[in-house]
Parts: sequence; structure tokens; C-alpha cells
Amino acid sequence: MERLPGGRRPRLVSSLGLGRRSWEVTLDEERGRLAWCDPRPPRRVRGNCFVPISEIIAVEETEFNKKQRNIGRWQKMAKLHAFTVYYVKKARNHRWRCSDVTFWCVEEHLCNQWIQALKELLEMQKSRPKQLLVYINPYGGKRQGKRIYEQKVAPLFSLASISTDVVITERANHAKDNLFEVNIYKYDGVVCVGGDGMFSEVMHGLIGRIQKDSGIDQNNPKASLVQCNIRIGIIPAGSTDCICYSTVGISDPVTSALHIIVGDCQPLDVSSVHHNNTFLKYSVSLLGYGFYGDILKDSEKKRWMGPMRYDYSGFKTFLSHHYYEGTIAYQPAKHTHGSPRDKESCRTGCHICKKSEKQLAEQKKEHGLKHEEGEEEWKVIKGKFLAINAVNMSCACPRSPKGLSPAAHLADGSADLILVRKCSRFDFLRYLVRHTNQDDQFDFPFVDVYRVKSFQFTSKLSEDNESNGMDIGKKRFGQFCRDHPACCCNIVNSTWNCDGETLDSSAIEVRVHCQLMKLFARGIEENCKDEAAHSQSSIEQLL
Ligand SMILES: Nc1ncnc2c1ncn2[C@@H]1O[C@H](COP(=O)(O)OP(=O)(O)OP(=O)(O)O)[C@@H](O)[C@H]1O
Ligand SMILES: CCCCCCCCCCCCC/C=C/[C@@H](O)[C@H](CO)NC(=O)CCCCC
Ligand SMILES: [Ca+2]
Repeated sequence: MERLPGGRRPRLVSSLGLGRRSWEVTLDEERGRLAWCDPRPPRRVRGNCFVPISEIIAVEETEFNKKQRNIGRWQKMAKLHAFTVYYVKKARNHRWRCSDVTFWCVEEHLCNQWIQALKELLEMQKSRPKQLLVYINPYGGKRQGKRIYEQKVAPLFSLASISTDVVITERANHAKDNLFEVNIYKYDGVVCVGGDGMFSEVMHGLIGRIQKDSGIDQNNPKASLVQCNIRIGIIPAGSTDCICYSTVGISDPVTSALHIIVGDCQPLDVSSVHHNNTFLKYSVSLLGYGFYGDILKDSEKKRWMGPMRYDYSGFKTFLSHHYYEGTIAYQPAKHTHGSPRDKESCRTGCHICKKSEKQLAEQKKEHGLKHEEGEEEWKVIKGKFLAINAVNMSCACPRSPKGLSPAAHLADGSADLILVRKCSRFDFLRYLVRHTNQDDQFDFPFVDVYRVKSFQFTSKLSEDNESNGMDIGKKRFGQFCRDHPACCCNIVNSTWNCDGETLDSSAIEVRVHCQLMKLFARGIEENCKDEAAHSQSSIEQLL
């Protein structure tokens, strides 16, 4: 066997046919890649290509005649043997596609040797799922979930030899209830086909099931929750698909399916939301009061409009320009090094999230499962707000590719609390427009942003009701402030939008749980010029 530079020993090096030419193909186990190079490349064509083994989807013996173009004299001289390697091809804007390359040779045993070596290496990729539980919401987004799964995702899972149990949901909460009944521990992951609402259901089912099995009471706001190690994969087929977009960089079913196949793992912070020692919900993307709560409440009546409902209700809510009075108390996130005003965003392998992971592991070692509530200071803010948004991630989505808080981290154990105070309609519009361009949306005197590990909110109305008893008269006399009829000050409460679902209570207590769950994703990759993608395009010129 030949030696590579530095005396390293490749697993296999052979001269194999690719198209009409003979290539030197190397399976380099140490560098973890399959490489092929043309010893005599035609002018202006680069003759080196490689695929990381971690991004190979499958390898299959190929019936040569079916797959190949005319390869000239070789075909006439002997029976040829071939194998095809399916791999991830990275395209623009974080989009992944399944590409393939077929190598051929005359000796059957050489072909088999290659297939076996590649299969052995794929078997060694221990983070790849073998068995998945799939929930499909047939009514999410544009009602394409079932078609998307059957046409785009299932064939890839089957190519990668992943076996699946598929449940097509028949009602809301079907998936969540089902996760309390099935043996979840036999699966390497759970896949949801739908939008953020469907993801939320599956997350509640999984986290809830793990706490139940571990004897943790979710109603205790101070409980130290048990991490969920069964990863969730999101095949986007909803209206906003913010969680998929913010963790993968694109909302595209094939890209997400490939991240699942290669066994990516992205930890995710989860916020628990309580009211009066009662558990309400978990949130991973947006907890929004005021503007986003009102949009959601209005849009729920317009579900039949599909994804367009958010534009319609967004416009209506913008015109109504309601603001709400209340008090926020928060604990700053001192453990994390970033700030919401950072220019750098959370990306694959983020060092800030890695630090939090280390801290979490140390905490666990020291205190076991016991929760250590730091006696850290609470800061209190009273005011009139158009929007109160708490985000655990950037909340990037196709409507706003940089999101509500562009520098928020996926797994640092903190949330960004954004307070948009009473301002004119024009200023609020300027603020919204900055979500769609490169300007800083926090650079306004009426916008404040804090990185927090927990917060509480009470509306003025519930504070007044608590101190005076329920003032029914106030409610009956219409919903606007009687002292200032034109001021848009709303004496009824807004609603909390919790990852796209409304909460029943306006007074809430929120705590961020660092890396409580994991996704089949790797965060957003830096936009580097990908060497492999370059080489691949030159192969295509050759074939
Ligand atoms: N078979 C079903 N019938 C009715 N509702 C369902 C069914 N299956 C799931 N649901 C519910 O539908 C809600 C919305 O689903 P989903 O998130 O997939 O779509 P969406 O609302 O269009 O997208 P997004 O959440 O991204 O805005 C979920 O909260 C889920 O509980
Ligand atoms: C003049 C143009 C101004 C445009 C401004 C655009 C700003 C868009 C920011 C979008 C932020 C989305 C946050 C994600 C929230 C999800 O958890 C939730 C569930 O899917 N979606 C909504 O509540 C749906 C929320 C829909 C908001 C429109
Ligand atoms: Ca976070």
C-alpha cells in the first residue's frame, strides 16, 4: 500500500475509472476523506476532488450499463464493475443537495473491496441515526407536509438505510400525546414535518416525557430539568419555519434531511414559562408580548389564509399601534461572554456556546442534578411597551434573514430580552424595517436589549387587579384608556406569543435552561468558499 505525505497510511489507493478517464482514488482514513485526483487533468480543469467521510450519504454497487455513459474501448474489452458514492454537495446559501460519483474498474474484487471499506467507515460514524420516529402534520403551512416527506425526504432516508416509523397526525397534540405512550428510547431521533408549531409539540412531548420518566415536576419553576438526548430533526413545511432557518441557515426539506442523515447535533437552549407555580409552556424561539402576541391572536382566526395570515395580521396590528403597561424584572446573564450588540453571530462550533457547555458540565459535576439558583440581582423596569420580545435564538426566518436578535446564541444559556417602548408609528416602522436590512435595529432611543437568564413580567392591569380586586367596570368600558382616548394605550392585556402559540396568562416567569435539548443540525456555517464544492464543479466539466 502506498504512503501519503508524512508517512501516513491510507486505507485504500487505487486507479479507478471515472467517466472516460482513469483517476487515482484514495480513501484517507486519517484525514477522514475520500479523494480522487486526475493524474493528467486537461488544461484549465482542476483535477482534485474530495468528500469528507462524514458527509458521505451511502455507497452502493452499481449496475454499470444503467448508470454510465459511453466510456469507449474499456466497455468492449471486459465486464466492468462499479460503485456509486452518494455525498452531500454544498450549494449556495447553506443549501445541501445529494450528489453522486460512480467509479468503475475491471476487477470485481477491487470493486467489492472499495464498497466494503467505505461501508465500514460509514458504520463507524456513530452519531448517525438508524431508526427514526417521524411525525407529519398534513395541515401545516401550505399543506404540503405529506408530499414533501414522501417525495423529498423518504427516498433519502431509505438510501441512507435509515428505518422509520411514520405517524401522520390526525389532530393537534396527537404527536405530543403519542410521545408519552411509545417507547421513545428505541429511537435515535424524532423528526417533525411541519412548522414551528409542530416542532413545539414534539419538543413538549419529548422534554415532558423525559421529565416524567425522571420524576421531575415540570410545575416547579426552580426544578433542574433533565437534558433530552434524543435529537429532533425538523423538516420544514410550516408558515414561518424560524427554528429550522435559525439553526440550519435555510428552510429547505432536502438540506434538513441531509443534516439528519449525517447525524449532526446542535444543542439548544429552552426557556420554561410558568405562572403561579404552574407550568405553561417551553419556548425556543420567540416569547413575544404586545406586537407579536397581537399578530398571533389575530392571525389564528385567519388560519385558512395559510402563511399569508401573518402579513395580513402584521399590517393590521401595525396600524392599531397598541402599547401595554407593565413591569419586567430580569436577571442578567453574567455567565456568558457575548452581548446582544455584538457584531459577530452564533455560527457552527461557536466558542461562546462551547464555553457554556463546559460550564454546564462542571456545574453538573459539582452539584449533580440539584439546581443552584444564583442569588444574583434582579433589575426592574416599568414602562409602556409596544413589544416585549424574549428570544433564545436569532429568530431568523425568510421574512427577516438576520432575525429579531442577530447576535443571539443557540446554546449559551441565555435569552435576549428586547423592549420596544412607546414611540410613534413612524419610528416603529423604522424599527421593523431594520429587521430586513443591514442597519442595527437596537440603535434607537426607544429600544433596549438585555442578555438575561431569567425574567418575570406582570402587566399593569394584573398589578392593579391584584391590589384593588378585579375592577370589572374598567373592562366593560371598552378597551382603550379613558383618560387619553387617542393615545392607543390599551387597558386590556396583550397575549404572549410563545413560539407561535398563545399563552393564557399575561403574568409569567421565564427561565432559560442551557442546552436542554438537541437538534439534528450544526448551526449556521460560515460562508466559506468550499473547496470540495469547487472541485466538484470541475468534475462535472469532465464527465
Ligand atoms: N392533523 C392535525 N390537524 C390539526 N392541527 C394539527 C394537526 N397536526 C398538528 N397540528 C397542529 O397544527 C399547528 C400548526 O402546525 P405547524 O406548525 O406545522 O404549521 P404552521 O402553523 O403553518 O407553521 P408555523 O408554526 O411555522 O407558523 C401545530 O401547533 C400542531 O399542534
Ligand atoms: C415593512 C416591513 C417590515 C417587516 C418586518 C419583519 C419582521 C419579521 C420578524 C419575524 C420574526 C419571527 C419570529 C418567529 C416567531 C415564531 O416563533 C412564530 C411561530 O412560527 N411565528 C410567528 O409568531 C409569526 C410572526 C410573524 C411576524 C410577521
Ligand atoms: Ca440562547
